[in-house]
Amino acid sequence: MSQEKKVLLELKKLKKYFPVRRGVQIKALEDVSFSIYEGEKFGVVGESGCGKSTLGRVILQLYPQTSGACIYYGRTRDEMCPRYLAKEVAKLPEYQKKATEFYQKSLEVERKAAPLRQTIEALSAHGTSRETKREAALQKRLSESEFRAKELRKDASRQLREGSRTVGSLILCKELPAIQALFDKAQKETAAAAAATRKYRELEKQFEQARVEGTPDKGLQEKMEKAEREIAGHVEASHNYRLQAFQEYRGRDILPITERTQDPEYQAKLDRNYETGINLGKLTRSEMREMRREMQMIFQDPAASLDPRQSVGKSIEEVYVINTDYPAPVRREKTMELLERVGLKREHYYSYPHALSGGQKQRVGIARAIALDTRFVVLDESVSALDVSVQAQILQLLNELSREKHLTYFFITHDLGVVKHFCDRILVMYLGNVCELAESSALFHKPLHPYTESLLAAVPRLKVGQEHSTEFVLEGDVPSAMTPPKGCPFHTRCSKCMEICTREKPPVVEQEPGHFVACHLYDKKKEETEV
Ligand SMILES: Nc1ncnc2c1ncn2[C@@H]1O[C@H](COP(=O)(O)OP(=O)(O)OP(=O)(O)O)[C@@H](O)[C@H]1O
Repeated sequence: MSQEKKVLLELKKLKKYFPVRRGVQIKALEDVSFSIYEGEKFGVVGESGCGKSTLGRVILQLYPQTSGACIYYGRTRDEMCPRYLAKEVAKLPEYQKKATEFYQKSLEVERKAAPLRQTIEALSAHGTSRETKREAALQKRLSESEFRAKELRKDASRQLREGSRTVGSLILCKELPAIQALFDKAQKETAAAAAATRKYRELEKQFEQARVEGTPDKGLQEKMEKAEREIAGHVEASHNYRLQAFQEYRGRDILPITERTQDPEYQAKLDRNYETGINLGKLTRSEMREMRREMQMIFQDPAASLDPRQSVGKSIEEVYVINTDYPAPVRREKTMELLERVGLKREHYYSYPHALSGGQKQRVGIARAIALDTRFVVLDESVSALDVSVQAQILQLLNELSREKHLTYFFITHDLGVVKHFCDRILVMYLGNVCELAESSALFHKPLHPYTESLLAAVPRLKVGQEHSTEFVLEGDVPSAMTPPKGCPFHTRCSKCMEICTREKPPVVEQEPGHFVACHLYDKKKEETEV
């Protein structure tokens, strides 16, 4: 099911370290990689401190990531005009040049090491004790050279990989200036699309004003449609310039930058690196502010996110004040409509937060989050503090809104009972790492990771409509995120711990279609089936 869906967000080796003091860091996220599909309800569970909230905040760029990438596909590069892209296009020759230099250096290191190898061979033929000693010393030098050559090649690959994010395998082409010129043209079209979008927003503002005043203007609607066509035209032109670059230059005049560059498989790999989405971590502050129209957050404690001195209406309207230049009557009417949409009354516009129940406050939080062109919402323990019956109503509202507006939810919770019924897929995290990721039914019926098994075992039987909490409590302490265990992060508490788990961190493997797990139990199985 998931494979056919469109990816909305792709996290690539996302790391987040919080510096505590000199030389000490909290490793809140470690190489977290997975994709979120458009329109899905994606749940995240794990014990307190495993990095759930940090992950939500890093995705929204409320915390800067330490490394890795978070790619958003809600808009494409052809639609947006992020500043980093022009810079990256300008940097392409530098990536190519540096990759060439690193590779040439690695060859030189190898050339210099060649006589060492011959001497070692000659010495090992004699085999006297003095010569064995010399041989060992030379062997050490040879290993050092080999290591250095390998590192230089990795550096060369890294440069090409960076370049490929912008132009795929075209980073290997001799005709880089012509390719850059086409990408610059594409960029100009995207800038024109952005200007047309501003024009569209201005018209939209006038249109909303007329609508609120009860004098809908047909002429304005036509102008808006025209502006929409203009935007689409520029986006298509931008796309076509990039397409032209690939059609004309892909696989043509490939430079022998490294030993792999002529290999079609390597070229295909570079093409796969090409990012059609937006790299959120590279956006400027104002670009990210613009993205917030689409990416929002709802917190656990709605009271804390509402100003007690501000009326409910004003606190929702604030979203329009900050993000739009709608005139006051338009802002007010849109707020009224939103209040109704989230199950409140128009009269609530004048209420103050203290006069609302927990569920009503959370409805205000939801109204704020969907006020703009929202597509992605992080819900951080957003229903955890509510009574079970109120929780069910809020979840129902979220369900309705997700269908109506095609929203994607990133649902963080302690409560397995809630994710089981509400979410399509669930990610289990442990100490900043991905443990397991699967569709909800698969995760509950056939958990693969011993940690997931313990989580499920620690929960009372899950029944629909249950009145008790389904939060889990697990035996033993979670290790410190400042000094996480070597090998598998869960090995210190795992009943199935093997020797390898204390040494090596297990990779995330797709054990069954769509069911991912990071555990050596499955690594081993894979090896066995391969033999
Ligand atoms: N702003 C911060 N500064 C320093 N450390 C932080 C910060 N925010 C989180 N951490 C640390 O990062 C780790 C992950 O915390 P995070 O709040 O993301 O976990 P969580 O799974 O959401 O926990 P909870 O369920 O209790 O909210 C923890 O060790 C936490 O102490």
